[in-house]
Amino acid sequence: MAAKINIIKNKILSDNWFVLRNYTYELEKADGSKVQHKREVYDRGNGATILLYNRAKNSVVLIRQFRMATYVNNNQDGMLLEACAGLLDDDSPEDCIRKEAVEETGYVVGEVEKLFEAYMSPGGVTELIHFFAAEYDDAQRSHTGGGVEDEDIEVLEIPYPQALEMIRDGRIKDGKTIMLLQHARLAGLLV
Ligand SMILES: Nc1nc2c(ncn2[C@@H]2O[C@H](COP(=O)(O)OP(=O)(O)O[C@H]3O[C@H](CO)[C@@H](O)[C@H](O)[C@@H]3O)[C@@H](O)[C@H]2O)c(=O)[nH]1
Ligand SMILES: [Mg+2]
Repeated sequence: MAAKINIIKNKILSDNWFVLRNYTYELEKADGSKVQHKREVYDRGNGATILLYNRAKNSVVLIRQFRMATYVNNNQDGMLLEACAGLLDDDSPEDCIRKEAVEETGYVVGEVEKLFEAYMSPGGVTELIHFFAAEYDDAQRSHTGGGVEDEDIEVLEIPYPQALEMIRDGRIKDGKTIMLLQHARLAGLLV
């Protein structure tokens, strides 16, 4: 069913790199009455992420990079351990994640499996992330990765049980990465 909404105002607050808007809208509630909201909405585009896993080694490939938004919110050195991910730009989600995998990790992935899609911060961010998984092996590594332009990405191969431990002890604190690592257990990809 379509939302019963009337957008009254759509004001751009910032459009420097991504776009931050303030929407004023009237919404019809379940009981038929109307309510007016003002909500700030940050549009950073959509993204894709991938779990690179190896069944024989029972391991995953993750990346570590500086994330300013975490640095200003209690992450002391600003470094975050994450699954490979990127913004879609003009690519399809699958094309995007293949490109990001090789740019960020150096692995040229074969078949990729689409897992699910998720809004990651629906209270204020438009972003929908497309989740994938693919097997990697040493022979698929074309270079050491590291990202493009001013990116400075460290690539790590981590035993799966250790990655799960890192969620528990707080060394992994990224939502998409936790979702992918838990999926690997639920789907029996890794043990
Ligand atoms: N100049 C400038 N550059 C920016 C800005 N924000 C991002 N960039 C640059 O834009 C590029 C984005 O790199 P990607 O690999 O495509 O995206 P990502 O930052 O890894 O984002 C992925 O992970 C995010 C965190 O989970 C996701 O939010 C996102 O959808 C995507 O999947 C990086 O080179 C980054 O430095 C900005 O405000 N200014
Ligand atoms: Mg990235």
